[in-house]
Amino acid sequence: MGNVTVVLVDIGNTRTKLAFSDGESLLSVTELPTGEFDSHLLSKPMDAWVLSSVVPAVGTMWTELLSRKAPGLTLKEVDNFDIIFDVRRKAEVGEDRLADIEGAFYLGLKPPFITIDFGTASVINLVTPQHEFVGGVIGPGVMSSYECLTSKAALLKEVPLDVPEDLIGRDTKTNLESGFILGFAFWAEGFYARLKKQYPDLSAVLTGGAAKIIHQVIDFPAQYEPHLSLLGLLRVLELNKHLL
Ligand SMILES: Nc1ncnc2c1ncn2[C@@H]1O[C@H](COP(=O)(O)OP(=O)(O)O)[C@@H](O)[C@H]1O
Ligand SMILES: CC(C)(COP(=O)(O)O)[C@@H](O)C(=O)NCCC(=O)O
Ligand SMILES: [K+]
Repeated sequence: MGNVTVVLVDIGNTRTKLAFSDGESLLSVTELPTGEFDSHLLSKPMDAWVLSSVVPAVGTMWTELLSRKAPGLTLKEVDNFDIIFDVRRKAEVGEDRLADIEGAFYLGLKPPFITIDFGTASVINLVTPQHEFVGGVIGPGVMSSYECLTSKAALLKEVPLDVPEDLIGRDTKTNLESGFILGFAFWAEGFYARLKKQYPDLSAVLTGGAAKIIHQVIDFPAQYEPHLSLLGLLRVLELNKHLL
């Protein structure tokens, strides 16, 4: 596009990711807790925006604010994707999942591939060699389940988790690191291994808040891209410019 300012917003259940872009790449990225808003964020002039949200009330608030500034697209209303939908109920699919998939196309991944997002939930999307999005996996989020456990177990305190040095923990902290960091890596490895039998050329990309740690211990070839969903919104813009 060149010489334009595009604002990209991905509203997840925990964090809202916001980027300024020239329509081709990300120029700056900020994050804030979902539900919070800082009017300074949208004080700069913009030419267009693209928004995905899995928190309807917050999505509506941002859409109203952004609409006052420039024309834009929400993932709900766009019609061009790199995928053919082969899911039972397209309207049910979280917009952030579509953003992740389009992010993989932005990066140049060739189907078959999976995207793995360790956000509030742990989510896998599968795109087949025929470019069909057939669905995926929604499971417990790394930190969501960790917070749940530490709130239910009297002796477990919520300590920060690091990459464990060993498979088997030797104290409470390292036991928890095995369970949550390695455990979720094994979760991803299990799905990857089974899908790879069906799709020998399968590739994978990891994203989401907890992927920053988990990607370090994953034992299959997977790219790590912290801004996958925002890159996906750029790809969505590219495919749907005619709607602006
Ligand atoms: N800097 C961080 N350190 C540790 N955990 C983080 C950090 N940032 C995010 N997380 C964890 O990652 C999750 C949020 O990741 P994110 O991918 O933004 O989720 P969502 O898209 O669902 O809002 C939360 O569970 C949070 O605890
Ligand atoms: C699965 C999700 C909760 C993931 O949300 P996130 O962890 O990114 O906040 C979200 O994509 C969602 O609410 N999806 C709707 C159900 C579906 O995708 O089938
Ligand atoms: K997300």
